[in-house]
Amino acid sequence: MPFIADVIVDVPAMQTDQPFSYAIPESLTELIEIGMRVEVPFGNGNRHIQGFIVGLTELDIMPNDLKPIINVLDLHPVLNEELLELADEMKETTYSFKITCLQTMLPSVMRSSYKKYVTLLDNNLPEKITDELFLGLGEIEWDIAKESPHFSELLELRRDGKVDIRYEVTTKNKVKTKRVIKKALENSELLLEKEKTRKNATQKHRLLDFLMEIDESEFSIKELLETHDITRPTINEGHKSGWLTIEEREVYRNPYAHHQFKKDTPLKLNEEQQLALDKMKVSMDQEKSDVFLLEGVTGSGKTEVYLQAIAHVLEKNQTAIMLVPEISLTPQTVTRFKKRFGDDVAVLHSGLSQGEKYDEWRKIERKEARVVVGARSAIFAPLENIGLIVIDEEHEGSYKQDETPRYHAKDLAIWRGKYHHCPVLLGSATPSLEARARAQKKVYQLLTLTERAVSKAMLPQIDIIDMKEEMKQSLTTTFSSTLLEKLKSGIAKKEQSVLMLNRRGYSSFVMCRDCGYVLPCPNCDISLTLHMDTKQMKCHYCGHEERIPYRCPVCDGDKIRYYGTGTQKVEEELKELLPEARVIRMDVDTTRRKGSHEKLLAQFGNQEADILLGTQMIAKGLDFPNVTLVGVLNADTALNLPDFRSSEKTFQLLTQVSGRAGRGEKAGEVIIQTFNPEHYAIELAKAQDYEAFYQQEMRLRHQGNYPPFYFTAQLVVSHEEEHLAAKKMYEIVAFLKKYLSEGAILLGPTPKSVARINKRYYYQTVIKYKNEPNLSNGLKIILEESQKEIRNGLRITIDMEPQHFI
Ligand SMILES: Nc1ncnc2c1ncn2[C@@H]1O[C@H](COP(=O)(O)OP(=O)(O)OP(=O)(O)O)[C@@H](O)[C@H]1O
Ligand SMILES: [Zn+2]
Ligand SMILES: [Zn+2]
Repeated sequence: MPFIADVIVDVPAMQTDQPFSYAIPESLTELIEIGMRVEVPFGNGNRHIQGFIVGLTELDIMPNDLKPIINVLDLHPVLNEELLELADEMKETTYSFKITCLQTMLPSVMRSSYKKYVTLLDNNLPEKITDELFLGLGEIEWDIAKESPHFSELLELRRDGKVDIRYEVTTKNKVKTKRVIKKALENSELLLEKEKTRKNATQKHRLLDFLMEIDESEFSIKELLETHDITRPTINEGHKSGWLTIEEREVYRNPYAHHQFKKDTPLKLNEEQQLALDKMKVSMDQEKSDVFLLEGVTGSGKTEVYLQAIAHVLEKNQTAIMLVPEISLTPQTVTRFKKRFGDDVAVLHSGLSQGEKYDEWRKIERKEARVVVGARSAIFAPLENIGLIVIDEEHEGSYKQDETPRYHAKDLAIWRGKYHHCPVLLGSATPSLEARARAQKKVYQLLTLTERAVSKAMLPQIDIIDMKEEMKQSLTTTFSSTLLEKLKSGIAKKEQSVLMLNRRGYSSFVMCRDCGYVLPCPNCDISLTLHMDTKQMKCHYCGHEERIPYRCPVCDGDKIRYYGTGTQKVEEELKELLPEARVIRMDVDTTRRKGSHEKLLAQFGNQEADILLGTQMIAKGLDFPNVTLVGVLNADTALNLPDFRSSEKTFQLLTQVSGRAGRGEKAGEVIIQTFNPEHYAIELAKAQDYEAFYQQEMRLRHQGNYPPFYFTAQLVVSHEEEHLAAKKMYEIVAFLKKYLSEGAILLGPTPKSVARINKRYYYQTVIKYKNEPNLSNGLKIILEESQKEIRNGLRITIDMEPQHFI
């Protein structure tokens, strides 16, 4: 009986955001399963696109108006039933298209790409077309046609139906293979062959000897060529003569191949750690989908608790996901998991090449790895029988994707936890207010670690330096005299220091000292940032680049100067002030090359430097026992940003980075330089009192009607014409005011803080609400209504619980 398939096609638009039915040709009936990708015709003409099968129905007779599926792109489903359901959940909660959600769940190499061709439909076309352009062929590549001088004629011919465009779906997921040989004859037979072979054919003799030496196992050709002085033609001849077989074998690109991981054993937990683990075990064993919040001071051994909780689910033959923020997915972190669980660990992060990522993904899919360690998107790991999901540094904003689909990995983790009846463990030294408040209300279970795990390690002593005072006495505004002193004595004692330059809300720009002119981006309302390494001015929003000016474009003066401090500049200053210091600089510029991040950290770990100077990327996850001093050069650049989370973010960052000091036997010290020494976020970071910060911040959030007391949603409209963007936003607000309850608070419309980006104007509105059962419907109406204006260049985005307000 015939089958039809429901397919979600790769056309992210509202009209196509539903399954389309396709006939399954008989030749494919046996192959097709739900969750596979297929190639299907779409629209008129020869357009072929990729789609996902989300349903199969058996019919008595095949309706004859259905187009057939052209091709199957997978041998096995790439999305299982659970992940298909999760895509529905994501679509509903993030207001995005189903196809976008489905594609987000797969490694990027598996996303579709298309090749476009132009096909001749009419053979009686002028010769210059058939010969010069088509070279006598029936079809040419679109990219070639586009470059041709006859391109505009081609477009006319298309309008007349004389040529057509054909799309072909290609997938980039390449399986890497190696060729292996195996001997095909017994040793006695090989010996006979050897006797038959001419004496001076040394290569052949060598090959036969080799074959007689090896057993029945496979041997990689590459290795044979490299290590045995046997040439490729010889191997091919041996193959022809029937001495050996050659086969293709799949290999994984293993980014950790050159690492040796010495297996380590679980540490004996201290009382608090044990208590936390025991509570989790109850929930794991009873298959409860509880959410735990592990609030543990820096260095308290949260990671050891994660490791032992994961070990527990592995014992029960289950699997686990461990999420870590991208920037703390350092080799140090990965190593801790590899050491404990060996090859059972797959790692997914952006530092891997696309091919490596794909291979790690396939390892998971084939159940060859039961523990997945990765950044945000690892929440989509195709694991089955999940027993635990851990989210380390739960408060990190990077768990929320800031492009569509704007999902939060924590929400999806909790969804998957419910699906698998397993707990979710959120860990942090500085939980987000949302999570901590839920623990307060007993929605989450709170587990606490109040002391550092290493026996003698105490939380470090923190001192605040008022830079306003410092400026009055000192020449440099980068280093206070106290900080310099401490750096010096650290070097003398052969101890190490970490220096952080806070880049949030901060940039280096050029300004004319005569007229105050700041070089702006021509496309955006923002100043260009100076990049010393490439000697370019760059826009961080649209990517526009230009040369550093030497004269002011306005007053023609030559007093153009750089403002702000980049890590490079700090490094130079440091070298002048402390010539004896060996400094490692870690920022986007020095870590761009693959593996360089790892190398720099290894050097620091090997005591090859006294000072590690870096941006936020050094604040997290590092565990170097010889670090006794941490300096924060500018604690407060983020404090004045118009974002209600700026205090929270500052407190978290200061706590995290302070936590790098004194993790070993030696006591640690922290120096925080700030222009706002009396700000509560700074004072409480000094006191290392998260609970007090939580109470204080909760009061302010309550007064301001902010999360966690209110939910938030942000709507952003953009258009090349400023008045059209503004007009649309005002219409939306007027609609929402009528549609939502009295309790909902609407902020705006306002232009975004960078009102123009890449020649488009942005207007936003923030909705704050407590209980709005109608909101979801209202937002859908807005999206549907806006459809009509998309053709005129309007864009609209909805961001539920946005992480940034600027
Ligand atoms: N039970 C234990 N006994 C001895 N040492 C321990 C124990 N648990 C953890 N440690 C050690 O304490 C140090 C800090 O632990 P860990 O890195 O797990 O803390 P953390 O809470 O994850 O830290 P952070 O949040 O600051 O990154 C590590 O060197 C770890 O090996
Ligand atoms: Zn000027
Ligand atoms: Zn720009």
